[in-house]
Amino acid sequence: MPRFSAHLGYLFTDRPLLARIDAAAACGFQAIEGRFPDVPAADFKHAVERNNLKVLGINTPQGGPDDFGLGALPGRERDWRAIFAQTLDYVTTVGGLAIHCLAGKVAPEHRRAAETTYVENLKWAADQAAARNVKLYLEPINPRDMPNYFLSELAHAADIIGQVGSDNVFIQYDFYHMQIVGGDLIERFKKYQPLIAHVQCSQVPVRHEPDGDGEINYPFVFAEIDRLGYPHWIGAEYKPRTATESGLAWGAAYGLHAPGG
Ligand SMILES: O=C(O)[C@@H](O)C(=O)CO
Ligand SMILES: [Mg+2]
Repeated sequence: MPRFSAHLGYLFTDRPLLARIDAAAACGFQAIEGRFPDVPAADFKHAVERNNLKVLGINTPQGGPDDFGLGALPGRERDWRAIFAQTLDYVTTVGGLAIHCLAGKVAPEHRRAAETTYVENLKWAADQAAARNVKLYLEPINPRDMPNYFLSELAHAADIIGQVGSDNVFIQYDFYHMQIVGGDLIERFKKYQPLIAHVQCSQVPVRHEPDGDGEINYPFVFAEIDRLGYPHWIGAEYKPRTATESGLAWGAAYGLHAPGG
């Protein structure tokens, strides 16, 4: 049976972060994930515990306003280590499972250097994280939404993981990005399944609820990955059409509902 986690960077965004945690639990989510939190870790942990939720992945901070992560940025290695250490401390304090290592945006002429930087940064980070029982996730992000983002291809993510050579680095397979960059969602999922430790969902072309209004047949996708033995969570990472609570019909079969429903 598919299990869903609420991505707090996308859902319940009409309220502050700690109230989003309460709202996710009230709607039947049993886990949360998201961007680097803007609240102290102790407060986050308290909100999670009072709601009996699991914490899955948290992103490394984005860096400066023009960055989308620092993981692959040549010359920013010290900054990367600092934000990674900060994220690892936060994740371990709140009992989280993983860190999504944002790669950052890289101009075409710097991609070769960026590859080396990303691999070396991840080698260092994978050791740090493994020592504290935290996994690392890499997520290919489509270049239509995020031009110049270093990691947009699934095969590239798998290749980077091979170069890092750690058994603590995995793919975060977001069906939204995967549909835009290549489609063939289930065959590619099967091919890379041993490396996939988390998936995320939203509709295409508009990134809204994973319901019937779009290119992806989610009831089929959810049933199929379940049939294939995918044992991990599915992150609900979409932009609700209106209030998050009034758009949960897609999740009724999986225990999601409006508060009190
Ligand atoms: O799909 C996405 O954009 C994300 O999963 C993410 O973590 C970047 O914020
Ligand atoms: Mg995603």
